[in-house]
Amino acid sequence: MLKIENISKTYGDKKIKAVDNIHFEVKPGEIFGFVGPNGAGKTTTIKMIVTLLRPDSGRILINGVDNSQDIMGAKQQFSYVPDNPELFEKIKGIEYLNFMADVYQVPEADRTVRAEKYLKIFELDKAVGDPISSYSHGMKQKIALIGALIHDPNLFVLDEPMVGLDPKASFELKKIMREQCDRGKSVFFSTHVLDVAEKLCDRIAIIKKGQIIAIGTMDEIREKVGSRESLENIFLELTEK
Ligand SMILES: Nc1ncnc2c1ncn2[C@@H]1O[C@H](COP(=O)(O)OP(=O)(O)OP(=O)(O)O)[C@@H](O)[C@H]1O
Repeated sequence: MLKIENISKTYGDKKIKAVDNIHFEVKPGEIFGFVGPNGAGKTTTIKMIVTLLRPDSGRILINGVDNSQDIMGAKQQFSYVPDNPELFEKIKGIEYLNFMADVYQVPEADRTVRAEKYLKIFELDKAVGDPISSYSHGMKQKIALIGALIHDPNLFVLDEPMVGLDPKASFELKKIMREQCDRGKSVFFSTHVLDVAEKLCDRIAIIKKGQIIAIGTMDEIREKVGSRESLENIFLELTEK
């Protein structure tokens, strides 16, 4: 579903690579967690996946589509929710959802079913007629998530999705992530909440200073480092070396 092939990225004339020759794959039906210390290269990688940044080298395939050769084709395959979504504040929630559905040419019946389902799950059904400027931070995040789900993407890319969500919304989002994957879709997300990553993800990659230092299922990572510890302990051990 997502193939990252030896990508690197250096910003401006900085000598240090923000992302340094990483390669990995996210398979269909997989929830893949991307963890690493501050400044490790998570957001840079995500921005390259969602075509907001171009890698200096390497390539990214999304459901077989090279995202630098066919940007529009690649964009049809995924949805992206950044850690701090910037939305059109003046429009209403429902207008935003219709806008997103129009962009992805989602048929009327499908958009209605999906919008109703997710608005109910995230308890936004009463506020959807209000302008986004009146929403709290968490409500804005929820409407961005619903907007991202409206075209039923094959790949759901999320940067720090749990931040700002209340416990119920966070629980519902995790359920949605699993549901998507049960239908053969994939989820790729970054997080600092290692407990969530350990419980939720099928596979995890740990990135440090732009390089992947561990990857696999929790069992594979534990085997590689020769430890029975939690992801948190393994993470601290690997990243503080
Ligand atoms: N626009 C930019 N210009 C210059 N350097 C940048 C830019 N964005 C990121 N960097 C640098 O690239 C490196 C990776 O940053 P990135 O934002 O990808 O890390 P991250 O893993 O997402 O961190 P965090 O957990 O703090 O969000 C850091 O050294 C950072 O200073």
